[in-house]
Amino acid sequence: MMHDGAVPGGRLARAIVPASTANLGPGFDSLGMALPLYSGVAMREADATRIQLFGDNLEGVAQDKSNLVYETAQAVFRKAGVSVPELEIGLQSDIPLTRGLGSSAAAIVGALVAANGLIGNPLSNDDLFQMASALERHPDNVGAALFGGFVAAAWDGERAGAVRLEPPADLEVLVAIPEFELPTREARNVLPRQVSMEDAVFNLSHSSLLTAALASGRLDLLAFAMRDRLHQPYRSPLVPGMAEILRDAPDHGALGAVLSGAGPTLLLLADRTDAKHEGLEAYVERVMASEGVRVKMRRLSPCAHGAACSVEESFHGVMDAPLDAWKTQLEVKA
Ligand SMILES: Nc1ncnc2c1ncn2[C@@H]1O[C@H](COP(=O)(O)OP(=O)(O)O)[C@@H](O)[C@H]1O
Ligand SMILES: N[C@@H](CCOP(=O)(O)O)C(=O)O
Repeated sequence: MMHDGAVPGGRLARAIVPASTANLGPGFDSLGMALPLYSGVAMREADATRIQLFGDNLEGVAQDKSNLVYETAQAVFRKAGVSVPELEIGLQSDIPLTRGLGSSAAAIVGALVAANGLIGNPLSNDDLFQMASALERHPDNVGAALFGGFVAAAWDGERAGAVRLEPPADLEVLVAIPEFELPTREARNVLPRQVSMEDAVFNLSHSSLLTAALASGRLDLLAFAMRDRLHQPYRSPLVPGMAEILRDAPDHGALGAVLSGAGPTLLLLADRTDAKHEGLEAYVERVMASEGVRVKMRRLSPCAHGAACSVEESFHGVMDAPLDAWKTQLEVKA
């Protein structure tokens, strides 16, 4: 553990963090699930700050000290009482930005675990989760990114709590990622300031049922339990085709269909042992195409593990080792 601000020259910390889908319908700002697309953060002390972006997914991300990863790393150093003002940072990502797949949560969590690793891990996982929740301001994505699996979480503005659960083994996850971006801030701005008691009760009962159904493998309850009245009705006009797909996907073999996080990605759950959902991808593409929206479809499994970090004591190479090489090194299985 280091408390005097000294960081050994040449030490490199590398973190790899899964994508996440938040809300799962009714669990607004509280349920999240990790998905096997990854964001990578490499970091070492430097004479002057330099932020490098690798790959095609990070276009437009800031390369000065306003960068989310740089700012988050500084928050770790402040909390740990050390000073590391200048950093060389290398970033890469499989997670498309501003699509509702938790890219900002992965960047925050990656910065937290890498910065903590760089200074010898003085902060606990819970410290990192508290910081991540306060920075992202909702704990669903950051909980899943940090702990993996399926996470039920709450944040009251000061303290966050989370429980990680194993997702059902037969759960298949289909994501339909539209080509257009929808920043989370914009998708939160369309939400009402107040909701009725009836809608609040609807959501908390469905969210509780969904959590219990996922925890106990009751896939038959998902279509019923994944209904929501707090955010999807208001966000639906922002995503052409969403209302139709959420309504009709169960007729095409989905166990449930929801907006992923704040959108615009749609998330469809299916039972991999049941052939009924074979036509689901084609159905979703057809509806989106009829609205003039191109989507990239990905068939995934829930990701059981959360963020992983490695520290090399005397690193002299370049920082752009391909993400796949990090995955192998950190024994992260896609
Ligand atoms: N690897 C990264 N490094 C720095 N900033 C990032 C990174 N990934 C995402 N971000 C920031 O997060 C923003 C996207 O956040 P947000 O609108 O919440 O969408 P998402 O659903 O992808 O999390 C990006 O525009 C960028 O500013
Ligand atoms: N609960 C948040 C989740 C935002 O997730 P993101 O992946 O879209 O950033 C919300 O619904 O606003």
